[in-house]
Amino acid sequence: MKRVPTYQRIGRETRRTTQHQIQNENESTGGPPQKKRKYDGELDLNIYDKPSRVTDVLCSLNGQDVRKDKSQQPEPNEGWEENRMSSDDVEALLNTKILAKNKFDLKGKNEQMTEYIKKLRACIKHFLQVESAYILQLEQLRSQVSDEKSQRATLETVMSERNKKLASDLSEAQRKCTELEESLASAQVENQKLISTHEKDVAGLESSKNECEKLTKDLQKAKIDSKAYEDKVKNLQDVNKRLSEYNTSLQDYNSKLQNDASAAIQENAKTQQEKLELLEKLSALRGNNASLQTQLDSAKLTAEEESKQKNMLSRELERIRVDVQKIDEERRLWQARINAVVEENNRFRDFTGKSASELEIVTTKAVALEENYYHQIDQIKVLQQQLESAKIKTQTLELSLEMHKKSDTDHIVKISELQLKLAEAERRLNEGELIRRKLHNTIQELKGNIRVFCRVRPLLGDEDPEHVPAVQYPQYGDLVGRGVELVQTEGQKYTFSFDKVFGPDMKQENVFEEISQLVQSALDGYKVCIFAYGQTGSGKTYTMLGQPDNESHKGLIPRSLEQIFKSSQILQGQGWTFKMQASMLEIYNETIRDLLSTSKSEPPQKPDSTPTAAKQYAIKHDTLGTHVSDLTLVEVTSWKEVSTLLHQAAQSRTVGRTAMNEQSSRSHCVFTLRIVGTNENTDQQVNGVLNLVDLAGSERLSKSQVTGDRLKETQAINKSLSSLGDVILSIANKEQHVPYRNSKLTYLLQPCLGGDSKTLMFVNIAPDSKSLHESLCSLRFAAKVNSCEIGVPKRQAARLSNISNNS
Ligand SMILES: Nc1ncnc2c1ncn2[C@@H]1O[C@H](COP(=O)(O)OP(=O)(O)OP(=O)(O)O)[C@@H](O)[C@H]1O
Repeated sequence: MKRVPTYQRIGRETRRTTQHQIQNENESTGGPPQKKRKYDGELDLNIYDKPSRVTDVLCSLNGQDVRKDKSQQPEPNEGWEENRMSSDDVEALLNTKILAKNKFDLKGKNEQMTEYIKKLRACIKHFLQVESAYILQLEQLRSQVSDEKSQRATLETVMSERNKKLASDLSEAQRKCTELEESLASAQVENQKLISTHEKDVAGLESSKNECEKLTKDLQKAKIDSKAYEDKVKNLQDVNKRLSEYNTSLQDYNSKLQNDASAAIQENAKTQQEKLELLEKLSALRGNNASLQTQLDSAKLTAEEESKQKNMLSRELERIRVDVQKIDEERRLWQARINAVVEENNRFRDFTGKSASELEIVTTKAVALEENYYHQIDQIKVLQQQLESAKIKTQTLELSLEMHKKSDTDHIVKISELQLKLAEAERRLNEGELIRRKLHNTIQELKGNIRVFCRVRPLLGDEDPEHVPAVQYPQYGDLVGRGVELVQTEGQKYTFSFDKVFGPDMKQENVFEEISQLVQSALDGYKVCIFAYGQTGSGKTYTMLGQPDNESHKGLIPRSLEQIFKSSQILQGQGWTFKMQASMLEIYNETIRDLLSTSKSEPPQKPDSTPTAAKQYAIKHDTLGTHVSDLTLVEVTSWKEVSTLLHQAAQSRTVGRTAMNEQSSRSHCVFTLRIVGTNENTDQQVNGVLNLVDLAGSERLSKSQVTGDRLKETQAINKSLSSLGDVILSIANKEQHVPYRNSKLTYLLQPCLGGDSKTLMFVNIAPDSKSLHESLCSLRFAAKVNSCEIGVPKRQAARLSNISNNS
């Protein structure tokens, strides 16, 4: 079946319906169709209100000339809206009668019919245009409807949200309302009470009036008293004036003291200079002394030699003397014999009884004896001469020995004099150093600065000695012992000065000597904080902890605790008793871990573990110090107990290996000792705290070559250290807001960084030029820390009686 286009169908149906209607109407009314009747299929729009082209056509059909000028009429496809047809027009067109002059005027009829058909076609075309316009409108309306629907949906969601909000507001308002009702009820009760009080007050007022009269009299008296008081006030004002004058004089005195302090510093510098000179003199004297000593030694040797010779000569002399005595005796014997022979000879001569030959023999014998005698006399003479010369030699030797002995004693006297002078100079120097240190400490305490010590570690075994000369130390002037210089390969030099600089040869015990006074003040009731900062592998853990069981390598923590326990025992003799509690925690990846916890629910953290997996510790600050909730506090009474705790903590601490350090601390470690000291004799109580902090090492990611978990760890370390930097910068710049809460580390250390504690920072440096960049960053940071002014250190001390009364 052939489909008919919609508009054609509509046209036909319209026509059919219209004809059918007309028919019906004709049938029902029996007359011609009503001109105003509305066409069934048409939309009730006002498009029919204006005269249309069809109207014109119809008018012309009916012989009316509506539009004389045909050119004014619109084209068939244009302006149809302006030429809308009303239903009356259509009906008129449909009811048009073909009028013929007569029955046989077919031509005329035909012409009229042709005209009529043309008009009908124009009419149909017009309606087709209307229809397409309607379809267009319908499409527009549909899109409008869908737009409206989407708008409505959004509106509905907005409305539902508003409804929800309104509902919550309503419930809030209802809650407030109930609260208000409750407060109203309580206010009413209060009101009742007030009314009853008011009644009582009225009664009281009566009595007050009476009282008032009495008081008026008292007032008179009081006025008189007041006058007396005014006089007193005047007196007090005078006293006050005098006190303020006294205060100004005290201020003057203070500034004088400050001047004295600076003079003392200058004096100290002079003393240092003197010390240098004395040391130079001393070394010269020592050289002199050494040459004198060698001279003395050689003189002693010569003297010894000479005394040996003297002894030998004395022995020789003795022997010669014995020989001479022997010879003398022999000589006397021979003399006696000769005398006897001569007597016999004389007797013989007298008696001539002997023969001539016998006489001859006796005479030769006598001659030989005589020769022998003379020979021996000659020998004795030679020996006596020898003895004489030996005696002279001995005397000269004794003389020279005496001289040497004299010069020796002179030298000994000179040396002992010099040694005395040296000891005196050293004593003065030590005294000067002590005064300098005391003054420096006082100035620092008055300034409220964070003190900074710099420590440069020695070159390690695996480090290239060619990279050494990155760090140098000033040899002359003010900065000796306080300055450090970083030298770049291009020769550029960066000089920094701190409160103290320790070179690589400085031993652990020498470093501790410098901080022992600071540690001691924790026992006096001060908050003390010592922390170590520096790049990874620069010696922070070595400085803070070292090897606790090795006498020469143990660090500041073991040494401080040993001193605290020793001093507390000494103070017991003065009536003090101390209670000490130790705690130790680490901050790893922004999570606090209790290092002394014995529970198994404290496993070492991994960088990717969520903080909820670990126990949550909250940090709180109050007047008594910093508290970390649920942290294990262990009461300790001896160094041995603390040593056990340190071992336990070392087992739990998070360490790892990086490219820069074999045993790198991957967390910030905080050891805290709380000290409560009481002295019943002096009615005193002190509360001291000692915080010893080993920070995790800063490192450049590119240099440390870490990945994965270690990378996250390093990022967390660097982030918290940069928060520390921000805090230091804000304090140094005296900014209103200091971002302590940006990291756990800075929030925990808040009282030490911006409070009233005595704070000391160690900046640790590696000596090789490969670490120069890191060392420069660390030293710059340390210089900033050194310039930070925190509060003046405050001693936490109170009267015991007040505390027990309050409790
Ligand atoms: N003054 C020193 N004398 C001798 N050895 C030292 C000294 N300082 C550091 N060392 C050695 O250097 C190495 C690195 O030191 P340490 O572990 O203390 O560095 P660190 O700054 O704590 O590193 P990290 O931040 O990675 O934990 C260790 O082997 C340590 O014994």
